[in-house]
Amino acid sequence: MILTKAAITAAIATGEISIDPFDPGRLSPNAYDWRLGETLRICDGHLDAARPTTFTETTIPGSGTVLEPGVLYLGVTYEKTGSETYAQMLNGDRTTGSLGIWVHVSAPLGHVGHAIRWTLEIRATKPVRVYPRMTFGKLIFLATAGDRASYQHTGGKYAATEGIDISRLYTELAGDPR
Ligand SMILES: O=c1ccn([C@H]2C[C@H](O)[C@@H](COP(=O)(O)OP(=O)(O)OP(=O)(O)O)O2)c(=O)[nH]1
Repeated sequence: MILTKAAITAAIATGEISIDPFDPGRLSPNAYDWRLGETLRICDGHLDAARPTTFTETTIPGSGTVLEPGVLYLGVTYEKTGSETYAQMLNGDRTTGSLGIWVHVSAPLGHVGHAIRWTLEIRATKPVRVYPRMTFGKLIFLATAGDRASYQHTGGKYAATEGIDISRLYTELAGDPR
């Protein structure tokens, strides 16, 4: 079940949902309009699931940065969001989609009990200039069914990280003979 604007507002008031910074003007009927943060990691080398990803980190200036096709960018949400009660789904929106931007690569789920600035895996269809703190997509909150477990307490790979993080699969594959 998706939370409406009224339900998100009520959950913010009780502390069941945190969005920091929170701007009520960014609420739409069923979502919160989140923003792109200022830091980008440019991953333009070869990727290997068993090794840490190499990258160069840059700050997006006020005049913007052009995203190029064929490059994987790891970005971050401007807002830190979390809930011990609701699951979250982060996606792009009609506007970023129309600019040919993918805001993540098939990873929309935010677990109950994970309060974070989200890592974004950004790709561009065509060269496109993006700006820090521009609206980048929609975040929805979902009521859960069944017993809840907090990601923070269940040993998730990313429980100890906040903000941009590279794939941590290499930590699981480290002792794996190949
Ligand atoms: O694009 C994304 C997707 C998820 N997350 C955060 C929210 C989520 O709570 C956590 C873990 O996501 P997921 O379960 O998809 O990651 P995993 O690779 O399966 O790791 P784990 O084994 O810890 O579940 O990472 C992001 O920051 N960016």
